[in-house]
Amino acid sequence: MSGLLPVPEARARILSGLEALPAERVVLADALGRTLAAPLAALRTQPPWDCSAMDGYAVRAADAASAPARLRVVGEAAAGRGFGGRLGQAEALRIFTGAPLPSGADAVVIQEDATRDGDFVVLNEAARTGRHVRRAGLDFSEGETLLPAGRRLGARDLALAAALGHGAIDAARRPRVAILATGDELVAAGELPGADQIVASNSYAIAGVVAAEGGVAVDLGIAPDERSAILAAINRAIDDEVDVLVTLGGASVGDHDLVQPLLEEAGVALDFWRIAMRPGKPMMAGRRGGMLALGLPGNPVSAIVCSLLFLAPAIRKLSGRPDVEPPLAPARLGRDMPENDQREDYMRAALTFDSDGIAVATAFPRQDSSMLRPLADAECLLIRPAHAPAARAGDACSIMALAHPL
Ligand SMILES: Nc1nc2c(c(=O)[nH]1)N[C@H]1C(S)=C(S)[C@@H](COP(=O)(O)OP(=O)(O)OC[C@H]3O[C@@H](n4cnc5c(N)ncnc54)[C@H](O)[C@@H]3O)O[C@H]1N2
Ligand code: MOO
Repeated sequence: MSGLLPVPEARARILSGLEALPAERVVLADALGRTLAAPLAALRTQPPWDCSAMDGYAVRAADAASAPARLRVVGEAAAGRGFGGRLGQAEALRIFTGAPLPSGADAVVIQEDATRDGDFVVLNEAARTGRHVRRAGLDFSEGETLLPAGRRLGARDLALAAALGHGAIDAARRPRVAILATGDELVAAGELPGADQIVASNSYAIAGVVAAEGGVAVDLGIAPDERSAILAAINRAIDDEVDVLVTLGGASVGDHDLVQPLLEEAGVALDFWRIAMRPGKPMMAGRRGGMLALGLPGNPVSAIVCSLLFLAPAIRKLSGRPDVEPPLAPARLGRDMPENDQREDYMRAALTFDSDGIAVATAFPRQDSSMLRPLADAECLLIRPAHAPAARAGDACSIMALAHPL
C-alpha cells in the first residue's frame, strides 16, 4: 500500500466491488429521485383516441372545403364526455379541447372561426383534414418503453410514469450511508466548543451529498480519538448493515490517527490508502462483506471533495445508475497556472462565461484544505492533472460544476 494511487484508479477500485442494490416497490408519490430498477413501458396509448386540440366544431373536412359552410350541429363532446355517435354528411359537433373526435370527423374548426346560428354553425374558415386533431398515440403507444432502467426519476419523469399507467415503480433500495466523525477536538454544531475544540462540520456536507444522490444518511455522531469509542461506532455501522461507512478524520499518519487500524480490527479488508490528489491524499477504502468503508481525511475541503469524487459515484452505482463517473465539463483557465506536482489538484474556483458563452474557471488564490468559506463560494472545482505543465489564461481545462444542492 505504498505510493499514491491515481484518482481514476482509486475510483475504479471502489466501484468494481459494488453492484445495484435489490429493487423495492415505490409508489409514484415517493419516487422523486429514485432510480428505476426496470424499464418502464406504456401500459396504455396516449392519447387513447383521436381528440380535439381546440375548442370549436368537429367536422368532416370535405363538408367545409371552402368557406363559408353551413353545417347542422348534432351534439356536443367535452373532455371526459364523448359524443358516442357518428358524424354524417353536412353535420358538425360542438367539441372542446381534449374531447374524443366523433367517428366520421377528421378536422376541427376553432370557435373563433365559426358563428353559431341555433342548430346550425357557419364556418368562416375552410376546414383542413387533420387540422386541430391530435391522433391516437401522438405521445406514446401501449408497449413502448419510455423510461430505461437506471433512470433517476425527476419531476417530469413522474408525470410521464403516471401517464404511462403506473401507480408504483420498482426502484433500487436507497443506499444507506453511515457517517462517523472522529476527533477529541470536535463538538456538535450548535454546542459551545471548549478550549482547544472546534465544531464538527464535515458530517453535514457528507449527509448532504448522500441525500443529493438519493441515499439515506445515518449519523453515527462524533467519536473521540479513543480506540474503544471509534471501534464501537464502526461496529454499530456493521450491525446496522449499512451499505457504506464513511469515517471522517484520523486518516493520516499522526499519533492520534486511529481509523485505519480500527477499521481493520473490525474486519474491514483495506484496499488502498492514499491517493494522488489534493486535497484528499490520505483517503482510504476497503470492504467488509457487503459494506464499503471510506476513510475520508478530516480537513473539511478534503473530506467534501473526496465525497464528491468517490462517495457520490459509489451511491450512484449502488442505485443502479449508469452515470456513475463525476460529471466533468470543459472550460478555459481564467488565469495563468503554475506546473503541478504528482497530485491531481481539485481547486476551488469561480465560474464565469466569456462573450462567446465559453465557461471560464478562475482558481481562488487560497486553496487551504481547511477553509470552508472558499469552498462554499466556489462555483466549480478546477481540475489540474498530475504533472500538468504551466498553463496560460485561456488554455483548456476541465471542471466539475458545484451547483445546488452541492
Ligand atoms: N506528517 C503528515 N501530516 C499530515 C499529512 C501527511 O501526509 N503527513 N497529511 C495531511 C493531509 S493532506 C490531510 S488531508 C490531513 C488529514 O488528516 P486526518 O484525516 O488524520 O484528519 P485529522 O487530523 O483528524 O483532522 C485534520 C483537520 O481537520 C479537522 N477535522 C477533523 N474532522 C473534522 C470534522 N468532522 N469537521 C470539521 N473539521 C474536522 C481537524 O480538527 C483538523 O484540523 O492530515 C495532514 N497531516
Ligand atoms: O490532502 Mo490534504 O487533503 O491536502 O489537506
